[in-house]
Amino acid sequence: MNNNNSISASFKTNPTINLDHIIPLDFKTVLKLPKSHSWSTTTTSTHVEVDEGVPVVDLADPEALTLIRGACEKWGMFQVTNHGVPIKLLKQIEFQSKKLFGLPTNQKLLAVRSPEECTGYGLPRISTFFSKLFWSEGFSIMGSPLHHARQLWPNHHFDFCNVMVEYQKELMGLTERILGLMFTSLDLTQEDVKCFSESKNGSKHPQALLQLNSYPICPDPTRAMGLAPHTDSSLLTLLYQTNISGLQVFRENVGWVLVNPISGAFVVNVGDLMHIICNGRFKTALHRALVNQTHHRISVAYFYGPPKDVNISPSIKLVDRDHPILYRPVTWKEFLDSKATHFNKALDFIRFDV
Ligand SMILES: C=C1C[C@]23C[C@H]1CC[C@H]2[C@@]12CCC[C@@](C)(C(=O)O1)[C@H]2[C@@H]3C(=O)O
Ligand SMILES: O=C(O)CCC(=O)C(=O)O
Ligand SMILES: [Fe+2]
Repeated sequence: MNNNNSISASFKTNPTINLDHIIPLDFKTVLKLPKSHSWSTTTTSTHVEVDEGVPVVDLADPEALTLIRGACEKWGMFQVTNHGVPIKLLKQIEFQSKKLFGLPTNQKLLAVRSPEECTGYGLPRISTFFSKLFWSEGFSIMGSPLHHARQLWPNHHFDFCNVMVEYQKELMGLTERILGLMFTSLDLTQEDVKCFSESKNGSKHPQALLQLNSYPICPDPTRAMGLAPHTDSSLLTLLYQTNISGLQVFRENVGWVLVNPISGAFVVNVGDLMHIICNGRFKTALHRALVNQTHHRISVAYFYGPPKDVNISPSIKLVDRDHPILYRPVTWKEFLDSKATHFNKALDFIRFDV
């Protein structure tokens, strides 16, 4: 399903050549961290303690707009509570994810992602940029996961599929609501933000990817990397990180800051495309995930992006003498292609010299 979209098109253009960067380790069978997964301790060195962490925004708070704007300018990240997504659905997605990652490795490999496809079981795509491998495994979904789910459970995939579809529906609604708040906080209207007003007719649908992440218990967390530092290539990402910590966000002149798990909350990441639309006003959050020795950690990331062929560019309302235009227009497909080549430097390649 859904082959005609920016995300799958970008995987077709940029297939993963080396299968070592798709097929995860059989984590359960290793007692010692292998050399292939052993990072230098300077790259995995732990977080700093800070007085004030990532802001938490109660969506029912009358001050929500101001808090969101402040958080996006300072951190490129905040957490939301009172968001209306039923706790039951969060518990269900956690349960289904654990069920999937708890399968024996040879069975999970029945649903492995093909080199030129974006969905299925395997290592996250950014793995190709690193010589050391991640201590994690993922499962990527767009819309219905039926094709891969029936390979895992020929007769018992219904609950899994229903939860995944229901979750994406809920998260699309919440993401659009939060995007609206973020734009309003900058005095931008629907008309000011083209990618929004064009999105509801015909083929002009927003596109999204659901990523289930699993970080198995690790024999030596001080040398392991769950997911290396990156910014998300989305407009916005909503992350449910369950109750086990591991997510960290980077602050200039401060260092890596732990994002405290809050029961039932979502972490909202400003993605690269949002940073472009805001002409740099909102930061794109540089973040990573570390692992631990006692708990298997699950997280669920929902990456939301614009419809196919929509050009993303800085809103002219945010361009003036003091704020020269920073980026040239790009479609999501062009940007994902650029990320597949230039990774964390992709924004520099569309930036005007100022
Ligand atoms: C819609 C997206 C978002 C992508 C690219 C494209 C499809 C695959 C996504 C992820 C999912 C896992 C983390 C990440 C960092 C990765 O390696 O693959 C994400 C990446 C990005 O945010 O760049
Ligand atoms: O597991 C986490 O907390 C982070 C996941 C993440 O950054 C991603 O999937 O892009
Ligand atoms: Fe991320």
